[in-house]
Amino acid sequence: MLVATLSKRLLRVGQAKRCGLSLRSFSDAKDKDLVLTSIDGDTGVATITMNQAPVNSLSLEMCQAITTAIKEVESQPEIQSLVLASSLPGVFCAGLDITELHKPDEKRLTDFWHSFQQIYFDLYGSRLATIAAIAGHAPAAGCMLALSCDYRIMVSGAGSKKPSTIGLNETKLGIVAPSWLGYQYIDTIGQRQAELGLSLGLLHQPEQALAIGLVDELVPREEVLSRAQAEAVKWGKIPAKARLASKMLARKARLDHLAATRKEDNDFFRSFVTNETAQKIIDGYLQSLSKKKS
Ligand SMILES: CCCCC/C=C\C/C=C\C/C=C/C(=O)SCCNC(=O)CCNC(=O)[C@H](O)C(C)(C)COP(=O)(O)OP(=O)(O)OC[C@H]1O[C@@H](n2cnc3c(N)ncnc32)[C@H](O)[C@@H]1OP(=O)(O)O
Repeated sequence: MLVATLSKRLLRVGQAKRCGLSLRSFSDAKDKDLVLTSIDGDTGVATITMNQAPVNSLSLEMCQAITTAIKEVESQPEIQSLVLASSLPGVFCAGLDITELHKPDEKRLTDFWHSFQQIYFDLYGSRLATIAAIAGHAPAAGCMLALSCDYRIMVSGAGSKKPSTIGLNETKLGIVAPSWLGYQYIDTIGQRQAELGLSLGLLHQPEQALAIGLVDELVPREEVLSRAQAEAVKWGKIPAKARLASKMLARKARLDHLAATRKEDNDFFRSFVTNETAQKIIDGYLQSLSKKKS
């Protein structure tokens, strides 16, 4: 049972209510669940675990499931902090589901990008303290999920033959990150490192990610989740209004900008992806991913 392994004392709806935590929708550990949400009854920390094998790529449904889970947790006034984690060994999130971009239906593509933007609003702008438990690869939009949290704990690369990586690798694929994602990067790691990272499409190993401030801590694999949950307890104890106002000092202008330009951003994305050249890139990239396997 996946959920049972997530924390010491996890609550189902009835139990949560008895403890004053009225989470309406609590996901049971069924393989079909794209995300699993749990609340530790001792600490009040919520954990949203991405659970879309093989790589937690962000399909339309996955984006919507993440947003729904965040909203469910946020609707519980007793809960102050949230951990974002993955159930998959070795992958936090592989970024956008590239099959969504391949020969797309325009309506679905529009909904898809809208749902990805929505995660930015819901996670980057969350009233909750948010901690990313990055126990695996986090390229591109996977990195965006981590950047949208308040604190990032990553699995250490020490002693690993194939360390996990994190970063915005879009240029390596011949594409450009949207400006709001680029600014998240600049705001987190500074202009120079972001310029280098974005221009070269760098995916950083954990020690390098720590050195440039892309993540805040490295811990051994088996400690990532428990350390993130402990950090969430700490953040949850900060007076909530003051913590949120401080977060918004840094983030509100960015959020407002995307809110004001959301449709243009979506139009641009759609016209970019449906362009013949982009379709060739996407086709080639999908093939390279499956060739890698064979
Ligand atoms: C490419 C053009 C995009 C155009 C978009 C335009 C504008 C938007 C710009 C920016 C916003 C963000 C963009 C993105 O997020 S693009 C996605 C970037 N992600 C990646 O480049 C990661 C690709 N994946 C990997 O590198 C590896 O899979 C991994 C995450 C390191 C894990 O490696 P592992 O060895 O564990 O797994 P496999 O490689 O064997 O993969 C297993 C299985 O999953 C499929 N897969 C992997 N990643 C994706 C994905 N992002 N989308 C869909 N499917 C994916 C892979 O093909 C395998 O499938 P199979 O059927 O062969 O088992």
